[in-house]
Amino acid sequence: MDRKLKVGVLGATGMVGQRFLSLLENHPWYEVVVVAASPNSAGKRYEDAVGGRWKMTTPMPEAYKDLIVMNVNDVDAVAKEVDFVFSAVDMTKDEIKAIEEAYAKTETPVVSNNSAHRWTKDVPMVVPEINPEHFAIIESQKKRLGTKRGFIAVKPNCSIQSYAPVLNAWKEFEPEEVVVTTYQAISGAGKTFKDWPEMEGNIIPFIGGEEEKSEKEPLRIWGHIEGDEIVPATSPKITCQCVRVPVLNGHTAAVFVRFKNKPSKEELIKKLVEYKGEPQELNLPSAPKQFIQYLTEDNRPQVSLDVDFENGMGVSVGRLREDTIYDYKFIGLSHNTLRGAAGGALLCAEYLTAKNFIQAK
Ligand SMILES: N[C@@H](CC=O)C(=O)O
Repeated sequence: MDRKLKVGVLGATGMVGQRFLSLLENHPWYEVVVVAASPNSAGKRYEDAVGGRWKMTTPMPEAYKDLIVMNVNDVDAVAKEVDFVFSAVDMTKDEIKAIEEAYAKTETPVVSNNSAHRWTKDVPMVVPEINPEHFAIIESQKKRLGTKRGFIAVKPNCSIQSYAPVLNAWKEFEPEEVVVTTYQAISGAGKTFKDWPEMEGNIIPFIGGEEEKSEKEPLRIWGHIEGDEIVPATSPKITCQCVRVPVLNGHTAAVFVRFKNKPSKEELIKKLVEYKGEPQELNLPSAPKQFIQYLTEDNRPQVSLDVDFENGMGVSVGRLREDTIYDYKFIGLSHNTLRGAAGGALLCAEYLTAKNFIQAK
């Protein structure tokens, strides 16, 4: 690469936008040149636009404080400045669909954290260690959009990252039935305890739309390209309950699995710790060296000890044991705003850059 690629962050003042900026601060391939947000923030210094709403535990990087926030709706003006954008815009689903497509049509690739396009037939939804081959559908999408280099790619919901990679590592044993309960951190809702005090010492047994995403999105990830669309897999059957718990960062999943070909516990653990994907082979800047770790202690994984494994990009698994009704049960943990949100999107962008889907304009 002759120069760093110029990046815009759409929705830069929100929690995921802040996470993108923190991850991009010293990125070897990318340089943030545009922060864009709603018309209310447009025209202000980034630091002033965020005000007291900086939610990261590390300070706001100096390099961003004086950037003047652009209006995210000024698509052509933003697009002129950047090679590609990350999207974390906070709008209605229809508005997100429209604005992400508008950016793509300016020949600006969009790597999105949003759910709006996750079921658009020719938009790839990718965990780079699982289904990078789905990025090939971008060629069909470009034809539909009439673009040469503009497209949209998305990452899946944060809730699935604590169990979908695990089930993928066990694919050859053919998981048939999966029962999941997720215990989801408040940052998944863009909140801290300061702005959601009711969550202290509390559990809320409902997260809007989350159970459907948790049951269906893994099947799209395990799907295949047929013509100009991604056709979801039909197996395993997944049922899920999603619960909000008083944790700042880290989504935990308690999972039961029945296999078509029941393996031994040793075989399952071996598959987890040996799991490598293309991001590891390509040595992408944000790829964890070890994607999945298996912890043998009975009281692991724990959010406070394990959520930052591999800079929040790895998945921690423990308590794998035989079950009396299903074949096995286990606990998985992943960082919801790193692997599950901005970090997952960043890894998608790095893969797309390494494979020349994203280039300097
Ligand atoms: N919807 C999730 C966030 C994941 O992307 C949550 O509320 O935790």
